[in-house]
Amino acid sequence: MSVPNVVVHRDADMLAKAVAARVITRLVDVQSARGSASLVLTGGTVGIATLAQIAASPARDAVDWRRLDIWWGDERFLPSGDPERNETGARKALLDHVDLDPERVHVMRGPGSGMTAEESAEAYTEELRRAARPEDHGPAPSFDVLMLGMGPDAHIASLFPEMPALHDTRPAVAVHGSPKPPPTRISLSLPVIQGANEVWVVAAGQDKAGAVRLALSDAGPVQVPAAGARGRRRTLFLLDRAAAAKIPASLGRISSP
Ligand SMILES: O=C(O)[C@H](O)[C@@H](O)[C@H](O)[C@H](O)COP(=O)(O)O
Repeated sequence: MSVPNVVVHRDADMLAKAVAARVITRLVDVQSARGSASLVLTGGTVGIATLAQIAASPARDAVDWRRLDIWWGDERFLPSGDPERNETGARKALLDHVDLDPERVHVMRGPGSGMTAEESAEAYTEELRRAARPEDHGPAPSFDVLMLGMGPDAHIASLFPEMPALHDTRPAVAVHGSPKPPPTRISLSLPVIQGANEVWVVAAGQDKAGAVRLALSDAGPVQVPAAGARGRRRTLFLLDRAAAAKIPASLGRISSP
């Protein structure tokens, strides 16, 4: 797993703009080399703000949206169209504004599908297995970019400290009793997150500063899930100054445009 690099931007708005530019550039590079690309979305305020900035970018359509696979790191187990679903936020911010291939938008099903949360997680696991290529060496694609928001408790996706899902090795898991509402969710598991080529943790605000410090330490991922947010080839912590305020100077590896 790759050692995290930290990039700090002046505030949450500039962070979202900079991450949007980074997503576009990375997807264009991958598509030019391989023809298609895969992007894992996150919920949360910064995650959705980043999608809105991608939609607003003059460079947006440099991405070949028809040859992009969209996945989610987690989803709230709510009916399709519910405003609290990460999918709803993503569609409003970006997906409804670009020409995606609907077959390549991989949604985590909600209760309206007739599935329980466990069945929805199993269905997503199967979808991940079907998409995995031999070179991925695992039960899920090695996503080109996997974006993660992070909570003040250092949760990532819907993997919360000390909860059973952190010990689950199935590719997608059902989460019950989430401390962040709503209580029932679907989440990628840590092994699938760590199987991504690049993992980008995007966080803003002083309430995240303590979690960022722990996430960049040698803490264990059961107590500090964000400490397990590491990609195969690259790990980025993309922060605003407030979220970076408690990073020890000894850490180095910090660029601050
Ligand atoms: O479903 C969710 O809520 C997200 O996937 C979750 O992991 C989120 O990214 C973090 O809680 C950060 O959220 P904020 O950026 O809003 O603090």
